[in-house]
Amino acid sequence: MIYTITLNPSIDYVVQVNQLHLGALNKMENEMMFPGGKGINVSRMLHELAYDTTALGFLGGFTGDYISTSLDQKGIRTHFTPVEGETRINIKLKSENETEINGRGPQILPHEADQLLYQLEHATSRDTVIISGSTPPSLTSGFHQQMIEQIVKSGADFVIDTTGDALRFALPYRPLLVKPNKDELAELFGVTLSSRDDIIYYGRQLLKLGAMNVIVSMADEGALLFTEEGIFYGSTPHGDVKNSVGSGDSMIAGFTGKFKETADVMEAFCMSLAAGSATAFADDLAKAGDIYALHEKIDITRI
Ligand SMILES: Nc1ncnc2c1ncn2[C@@H]1O[C@H](COP(=O)(O)OP(=O)(O)OP(=O)(O)O)[C@@H](O)[C@H]1O
Ligand SMILES: O=P(O)(O)OC[C@@]1(O)O[C@H](CO)[C@@H](O)[C@@H]1O
Repeated sequence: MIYTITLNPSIDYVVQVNQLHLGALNKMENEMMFPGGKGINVSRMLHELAYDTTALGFLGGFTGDYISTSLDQKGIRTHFTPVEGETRINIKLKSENETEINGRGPQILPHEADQLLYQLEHATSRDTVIISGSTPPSLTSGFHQQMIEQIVKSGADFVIDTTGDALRFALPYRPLLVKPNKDELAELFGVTLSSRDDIIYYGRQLLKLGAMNVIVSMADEGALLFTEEGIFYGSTPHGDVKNSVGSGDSMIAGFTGKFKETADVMEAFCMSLAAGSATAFADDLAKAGDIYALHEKIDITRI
């Protein structure tokens, strides 16, 4: 089973405005609502690719009800921890460019946090746990450490897609995959990345610090994979970008699902690129057929 943990889920409210006028009345051309949050997107994509998944995390209020109902309707298994606070709504504003306004997320009470930790005691060595996204303000990076220690104790492997201290502290526990984008990599090391060589240098540091595989995603410029066997560049196909929200999550789902199926890291990288780009070219997360079609167009070269 591949579990995902979304500590801070969201309703993604995607709004399209032809031309945005700040300080004036704007009328929407179009609006859409999706159950969101990084781990939830990963579970949605795993399910689309026919991999077994269960979504875990904190949900509360009418917004939380919307998310759990829509995941149920899609046939996605969930085991959320109910919280008193209200799950956030994140605004994704499409205009001349993409603007995101993400909420902070609800207060998580200590007994609610303990309940999620308790669930992790049921993981086994056959499972993989994917921890994705931001942390609600009331939880510290110490909570990540507690989750990871519990996962490692159970023998399951884990993937982590978060930033800052929570990511830094996770590295010595040997995550199967970390996937910062270029900006997150720069922020993690407090540097400016001005060339491909800079990205390669800092990507390698993540391997040295403990990650088993590292993908540095670079939006339409493709991605770099760092493994103990070498460094590889994967291209991205060209297409009409509709909504890149969830591309990174689709990559993580593509990689983890394929890797658990085949134990082949190159196959997994190829599937991650296809899933990431197919999502960028779709309104919502991509459909399996579109991902398989793009899979044929991905080139991977050793650096
Ligand atoms: N404009 C694009 N054209 C083609 N592929 C894209 C584009 N944007 C993203 N992708 C695909 O999605 C992958 C992840 O994109 P990106 O590097 O933006 O990750 P991210 O910042 O984690 O994504 P997000 O936070 O938007 O989900 C890229 O490696 C690429 O395969
Ligand atoms: O605030 P976080 O957890 O970092 O990001 C949340 C979020 O922007 O990430 C997903 C896309 O990756 C969206 O579904 C969601 O709104």
